[in-house]
Amino acid sequence: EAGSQGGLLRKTERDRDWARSGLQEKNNHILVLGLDGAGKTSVLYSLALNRVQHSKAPTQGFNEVCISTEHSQMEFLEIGGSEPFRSYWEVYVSRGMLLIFVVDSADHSRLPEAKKYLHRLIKINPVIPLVVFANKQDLKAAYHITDIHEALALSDVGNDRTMFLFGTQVTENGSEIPSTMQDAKDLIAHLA
Ligand SMILES: Nc1nc2c(ncn2[C@@H]2O[C@H](COP(=O)(O)OP(=O)(O)OP(=O)(O)O)[C@@H](O)[C@H]2O)c(=O)[nH]1
Ligand SMILES: [Mg+2]
Repeated sequence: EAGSQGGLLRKTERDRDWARSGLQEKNNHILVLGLDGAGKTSVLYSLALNRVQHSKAPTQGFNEVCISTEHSQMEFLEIGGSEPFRSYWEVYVSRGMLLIFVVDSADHSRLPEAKKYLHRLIKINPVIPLVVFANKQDLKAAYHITDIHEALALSDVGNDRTMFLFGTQVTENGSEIPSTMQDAKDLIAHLA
């Protein structure tokens, strides 16, 4: 199966020294953004390992993850979703090659806030392809992806932009990732 040899090659979290790290100059990143607690790190680790892997702590700054598949090597850059880190989103979105935006599908009250940030981001970069993960689909309260599509006003994202929406879930540690997440990974490898 393609990609099953993929692994987590590198992970770095930075806060104060980010400016010196060279991260800033790169323009080949697959950006992983979204509000705190949406599940960005958990999804990213699970995609890297092809096994469910929950994050153990909120991302304090940047989290760079390299995922290799048979055919490609992808560099993902998550930026923490807590308030102090959101100002960096805009800096990085202007030169990212792909934007993965993760939302907590069960966190109804914060969907308007997520929508606001998403639309701000795509306005800054009018061409960046967008992949939305409607995460936490395992929770009873989770909105179905059609409701997430509506709540995030994804029909306004633009006719010329490539846009995909996936329902994702990070459940029992160690279990196999659901097929939609494998599909999403294949698609990302194709787009990147
Ligand atoms: N039930 C459920 N819990 C999830 C899912 N994805 C993540 N979580 C949990 O949600 C919490 C936040 O997950 P993280 O992956 O740390 O979220 P994040 O978006 O990286 O958050 P920041 O780094 O703070 O921006 C953790 O307790 C995860 O275990 C999911 O699909 N379902
Ligand atoms: Mg995180």
